Amino acid sequence: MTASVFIDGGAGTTGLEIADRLAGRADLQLIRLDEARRKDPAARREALNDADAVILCLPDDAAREAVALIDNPRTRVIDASTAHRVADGWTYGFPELEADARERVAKATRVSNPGCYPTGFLALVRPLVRAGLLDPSTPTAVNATSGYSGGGKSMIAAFEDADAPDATGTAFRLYALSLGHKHVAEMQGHAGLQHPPLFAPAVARTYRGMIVEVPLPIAPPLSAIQDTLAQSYAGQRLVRVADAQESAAMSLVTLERLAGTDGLELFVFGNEQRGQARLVAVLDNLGKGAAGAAVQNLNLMLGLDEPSGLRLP
Ligand SMILES: NC(=O)C1=CN([C@@H]2O[C@H](COP(=O)(O)OP(=O)(O)OC[C@H]3O[C@@H](n4cnc5c(N)ncnc54)[C@H](OP(=O)(O)O)[C@@H]3O)[C@@H](O)[C@H]2O)C=CC1
Ligand SMILES: CC(=O)N[C@@H](CCC(=O)OP(=O)(O)O)C(=O)O
Repeated sequence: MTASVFIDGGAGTTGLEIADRLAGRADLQLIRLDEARRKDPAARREALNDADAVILCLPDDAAREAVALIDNPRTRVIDASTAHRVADGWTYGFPELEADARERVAKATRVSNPGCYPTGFLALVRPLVRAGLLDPSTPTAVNATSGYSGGGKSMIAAFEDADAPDATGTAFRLYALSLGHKHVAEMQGHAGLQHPPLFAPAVARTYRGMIVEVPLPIAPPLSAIQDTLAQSYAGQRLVRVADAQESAAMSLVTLERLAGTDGLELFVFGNEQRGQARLVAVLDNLGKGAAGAAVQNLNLMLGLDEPSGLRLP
């Protein structure tokens, strides 16, 4: 039996990435709206209610509107926006994060896809909080850099089109300087921290790719961090924890390392004598940070082979 899937916002950056991953799958049938109707509320209402599963690749307000347009109990929803990531009644769609997460996603009717930066941060920090290696009261900081596709069509235009209204020639820039970034609540909430992390994101002149770093000026023993992360993700196909030897042999981490894949790699760097660590996550903002995660969640919700259509690293 084939399941029908509608991508609302399918002409956007994330929507197109998802459609690429679903193309050619015999177990799914894609419902499409043509260019003239893709923003028409009546056409969207019909498609949203006809589909077995919908993936929302929309700005937050349009995602909330799409959910309100669904008036049947059957259609299941994956929301790639920030709108429902800490909302009651929604299941957080990060199958590797908690022992029961995969099963909860599989049963859920409303799944929020994690943010790209929170995917890296939570993968590093949540297991340490759960294991008691980081006290929930620990102040945390996150330094992160994204490829410019992270800002969707408008940021892609700003970096690629000299005539775009906010065109830029920069190689690298910091943003979210007033510390009000939309991902902070999600990072704090799903990590189980008492204080909001200080989030310092940046964007670089490369299309896709992401590094998320959590520096720990006073760190638990590196071997305990390493073992906890390795145990947390043992057997996962998309998440890989580099072993201590591999990390010790590395002198660089590049932004493009996992670009074009749906994988997530975690590294524990540091200096045991100083008692300091740099925890680093590498992913593709459009892969495990968005479209890859959405397809993984879709497969789980429909009871299909979990990595089907995914770009394994
Ligand atoms: N880019 C990334 O790396 C990531 C993005 N996300 C999230 O995914 C969502 C989509 O982001 P992204 O793909 O980057 O953004 P884009 O701007 O590239 O795409 C958004 C799409 O939504 C369409 N749209 C806007 N309003 C409506 C509406 N009312 N009805 C139907 N379609 C509408 C836009 O139309 P039009 O083409 O006419 O502008 C556009 O095609 C966002 O919530 C974002 O936060 C999540 C993780 C990572
Ligand atoms: C480079 C860049 O601007 N990135 C975006 C985050 C990507 C995004 O909007 O995605 P989420 O759905 O994960 O929130 C930002 O910081 O707002």
